[in-house]
Amino acid sequence: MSPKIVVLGPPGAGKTTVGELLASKLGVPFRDVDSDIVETAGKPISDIFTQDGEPAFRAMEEEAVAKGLAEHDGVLALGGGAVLSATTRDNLKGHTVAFLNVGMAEGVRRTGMSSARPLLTGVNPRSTFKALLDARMPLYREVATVEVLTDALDPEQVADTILEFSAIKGVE
Ligand SMILES: Nc1ncnc2c1ncn2[C@@H]1O[C@H](COP(=O)(O)OP(=O)(O)OP(=O)(O)O)[C@@H](O)[C@H]1O
Ligand SMILES: O=C(O)C1=C[C@@H](O)[C@@H](O)[C@H](O)C1
Ligand SMILES: [Mg+2]
Repeated sequence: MSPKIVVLGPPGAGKTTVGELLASKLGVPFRDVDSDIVETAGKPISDIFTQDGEPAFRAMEEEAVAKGLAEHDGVLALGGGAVLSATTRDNLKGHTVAFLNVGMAEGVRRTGMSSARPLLTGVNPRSTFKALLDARMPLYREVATVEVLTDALDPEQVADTILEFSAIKGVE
């Protein structure tokens, strides 16, 4: 058992929105690793960051991604920072992985200043987002089998582009 498509990218790239669309187009279930972590921890991600710290969150995330890759056979969305783990990058080898890219201006616009995104709540979300993009871009590209720049596309167009380039078939 293995996901048909793994979706990843920075916050606001549209992983949840496009992931759900892809799943419905393919007729398969959608699973979001961020939601799995919240369920396992029994508290929101922002609380995990403030109460347990980012390293504890990353350890939970690594485990949750491995579990999702092993158990789920639909569309699996990863958290924005999941690729920071070398183990996760290794685990992604052989999978169809869609990197949803988004530029700084559009990414900041989409994410707003929600406290649900603990890494983007600092004094300057624009420079934080830019630093995060710069640091992670090579990691997203290392694992991606298809990359879509989403800035000027609606979620439907992003999903169709991924399907077109990945030659993935729905459930027969
Ligand atoms: N291609 C798009 N065009 C315009 N708006 C979009 C697009 N994709 C997503 N959005 C909007 O951007 C916001 C963030 O989308 P979404 O929650 O799917 O991103 P995400 O990558 O899952 O973020 P996170 O990393 O925080 O989970 C939502 O309001 C969504 O409707
Ligand atoms: O970009 C990140 O590092 C994160 C993105 C979210 O999906 C969550 O996984 C968490 O808020 C961390
Ligand atoms: Mg999401």
